Amino acid sequence: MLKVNEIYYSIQGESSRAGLPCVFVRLTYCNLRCSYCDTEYAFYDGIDMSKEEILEKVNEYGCKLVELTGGEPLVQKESLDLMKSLCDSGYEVMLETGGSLPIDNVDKRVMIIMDLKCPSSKMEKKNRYENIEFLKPGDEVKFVIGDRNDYEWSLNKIKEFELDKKCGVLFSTVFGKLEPVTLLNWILADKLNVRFQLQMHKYIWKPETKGV
Ligand SMILES: C[S@@+](CC[C@H](N)C(=O)[O-])C[C@H]1O[C@@H](n2cnc3c(N)ncnc32)[C@H](O)[C@@H]1O
Ligand SMILES: Nc1nc2[nH]cc(C(=O)O)c2c(=O)[nH]1
Ligand code: SF4
Ligand SMILES: [Mg+2]
Repeated sequence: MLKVNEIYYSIQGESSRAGLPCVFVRLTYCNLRCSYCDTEYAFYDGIDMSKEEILEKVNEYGCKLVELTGGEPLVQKESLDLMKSLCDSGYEVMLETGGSLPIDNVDKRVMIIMDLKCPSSKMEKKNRYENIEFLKPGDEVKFVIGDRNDYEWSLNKIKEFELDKKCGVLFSTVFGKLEPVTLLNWILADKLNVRFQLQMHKYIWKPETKGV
């Protein structure tokens, strides 16, 4: 059984797949407490569902792209088997993870989007840098940037781990904290080869809307 906070169909608002229709499976619980977290409602609330029930619900939407998110989806060990089954059923599976828990057992067919938590999240110490060696070329490492210090920290991590040679690199703002244009100007000034991204759904719906 897995504790599931919500399952819904919307557009992918983040990552290089932004704009594509996608089914979201949001699992309950998180081992982190990021200063800016927009999904605190998934820390405890949810209903128990079997893997089969989740697969059936996902199937109802008739959409081949599925994202596992949370909370932190890797807190529940059964998420590994769920991802495998989704891949076996022919879905293109994305995993959104905070980067504090091991990813080496995630099915290799899954596209992993892994945050490296910046200093202003207050969760920097939780980053599991051993994960980096398991990132594949199609995966993405993501920095959610709240201020100039976060930005410079992110540049250092890219250099230190040669992240841009290993996988995609995403730079996003902490919504409501750093102006998108400010981050964008820094990226352009430094001629960075990173993908700037915003949480598209927060500009389409009211930012606090759930289930989108
Ligand atoms: C809610 S988390 C769930 C998955 C996982 N716990 C993680 O942190 O990656 C999904 C994504 O939303 C980002 N996020 C959460 N709150 C945000 C905010 N206020 N502004 C921008 N991105 C935010 C996280 O950094 C993460 O990349
Ligand atoms: N539309 C939409 N796209 C998303 N991509 C990643 C999300 C997440 O919360 O992990 C998310 C989300 O909450 N909504
Ligand atoms: S790891 Fe993800 S879900 Fe957990 S507190 Fe941070 S942003 Fe929120
Ligand atoms: Mg979200």
